[in-house]
Amino acid sequence: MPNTKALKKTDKRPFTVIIEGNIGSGKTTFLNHFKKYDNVCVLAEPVHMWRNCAGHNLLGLMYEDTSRWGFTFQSYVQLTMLQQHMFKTPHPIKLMERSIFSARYCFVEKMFCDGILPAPSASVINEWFKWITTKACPSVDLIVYLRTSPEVVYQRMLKRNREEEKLVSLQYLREIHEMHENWLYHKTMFTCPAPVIVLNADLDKSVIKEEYEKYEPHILNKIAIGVRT
Ligand SMILES: Nc1ncnc2c1ncn2[C@@H]1O[C@H](COP(=O)(O)OP(=O)(O)OP(=O)(O)O)[C@@H](O)[C@H]1O
Ligand SMILES: Nc1nc(=O)c2ncn([C@H]3C[C@H](O)[C@@H](CO)O3)c2[nH]1
Repeated sequence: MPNTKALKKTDKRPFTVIIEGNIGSGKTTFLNHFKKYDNVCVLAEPVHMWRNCAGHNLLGLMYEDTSRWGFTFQSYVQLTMLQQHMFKTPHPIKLMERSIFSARYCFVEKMFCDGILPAPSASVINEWFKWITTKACPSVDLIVYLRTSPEVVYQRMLKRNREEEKLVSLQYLREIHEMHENWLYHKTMFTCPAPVIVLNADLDKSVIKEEYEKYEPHILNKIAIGVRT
């Protein structure tokens, strides 16, 4: 007879929160705020994997020539985000920087709409996405949308000065912003896999801690959505 007690323990999925937002919106900074809680598993975006896939910098290749490398990059993003979604943790709370959903609904969708990702390539990514999200991907419980202005994140991105992002324009950030707005704020495109909390992430570092703390009870699963503390 299997030890059902152990099975029950491992079967319990953590309360899973995905942190979404434009480039430079402060997702990493937000996640760092929650590292002080020892019952929280924090998963940063696997950028290091995208920069070194068997020695290839897929992130750099994608920005240099999106038509040539867009499909390759998005395929790997989808795999690495699936790995993050399936990552098992004993902690009751799991915070993830971005998700398989924003990869598909914001970035892949934009590449396809811009005619950069050909329809056959977009279809293959989408077939994987549909199978993964119905058969393999554990569900998420809450989305935190770090809502920013493109002009604000553009300055932050320049200041952070990531090599591969030297080719990223303010116009691109405006378009990626609109993809996030349509998905998470206006909710006119695609479905949201969980309730959305919107934070004003334009606030400067010196004061944004209060904005984080306003929603800590929701993010730490101490209070249900729709209840303001
Ligand atoms: N509220 C803020 N006020 C001012 N600067 C900020 C704020 N939040 C983050 N920054 C700065 O902006 C840059 C980007 O922040 P961060 O890396 O947290 O964003 P991100 O959303 O994780 O970015 P990416 O999606 O590109 O990984 C960093 O240099 C960070 O110090
Ligand atoms: N094209 C594309 N598709 C994605 O799914 C995706 N996810 C993140 N990024 C880019 C944004 C930052 O430069 C950098 C770190 O977030 O990686 C992506 N770019």
